[in-house]
Amino acid sequence: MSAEVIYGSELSQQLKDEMKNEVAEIKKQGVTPNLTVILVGDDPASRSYVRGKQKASDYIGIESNLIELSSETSQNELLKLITQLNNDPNVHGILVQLPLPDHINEQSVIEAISPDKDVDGFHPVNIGRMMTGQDTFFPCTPYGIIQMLKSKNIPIEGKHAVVIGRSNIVGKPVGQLLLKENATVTYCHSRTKNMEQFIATADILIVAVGIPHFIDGTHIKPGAVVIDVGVNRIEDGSLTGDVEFASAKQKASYITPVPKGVGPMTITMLMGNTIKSAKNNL
Ligand SMILES: Nc1nc(=O)c2c([nH]1)NC[C@@H]1CN(c3ccc(C(=O)N[C@@H](CCC(=O)O)C(=O)O)cc3)C=[N+]21
Repeated sequence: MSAEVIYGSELSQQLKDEMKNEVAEIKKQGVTPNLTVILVGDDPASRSYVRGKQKASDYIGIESNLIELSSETSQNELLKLITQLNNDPNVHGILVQLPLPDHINEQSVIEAISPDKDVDGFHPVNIGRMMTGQDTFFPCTPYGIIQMLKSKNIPIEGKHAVVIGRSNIVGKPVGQLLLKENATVTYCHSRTKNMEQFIATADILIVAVGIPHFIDGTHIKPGAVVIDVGVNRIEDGSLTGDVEFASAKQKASYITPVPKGVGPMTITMLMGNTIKSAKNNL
């Protein structure tokens, strides 16, 4: 068997074209969706992701502001800026690019952003809303993964979804969204014993550990759907996933590539959340 590849880049393009029309309509009603991104320091990877977000915003017609701060910025200065943006009616989405320098407490920063402008979906209030089945901003990567599955009409209900990784931004929330879609969810992580036994029973396997080629095709259940969330920059400068693509593709029914897989969907869902926030202001 050789899996069908799910290109997040293609689905993203479709969704962005729909969003472009939606934004034009919103503008007619007098509101210009605005996403303000704060970048602290000059990490090249962060800079490249931020550029991707600006490019998507420009395409769709979302106004994007980039606020660049030096790596020496104090936590208090950053919190003050967030308060200003919370109170600015023209700003619909606030994104503080992670990771932050060590002297800044990420959780304090995340909690300072108004839940109504938290287009990343990282604020505990929004996570709580998601977990209790309310409508809210869903975290972009997990939400993008669900959209990718739905775009191929891949059944989720009653399936065994195995999530490898338990980060607050990907692993934990993607499990919640899969549960919402009525999957049976198992979380695996660095302390899991006999991980192979879980991989072997996964109908849907989500790999979000940040280790190049952490999984290969060996234990993957024939016909499984494999979603690779890894964005690992390797020595030669190229991007590679957490899954060894060639061998996994031989076992899976569907598989996502890196690049052009989950990454572009993350940005597209961020655009969707920004539009949603702007609509709340109509
Ligand atoms: N507050 C915050 N929100 C985030 O959503 C956030 C963040 N901080 N910090 C960093 C991570 C990482 N992230 C990616 C988004 C898009 C691609 C993406 O589009 N990747 C392309 C390739 C891009 C390239 O070649 O560099 C792809 O996979 O095809 C990757 C990674 C968002 N993040």
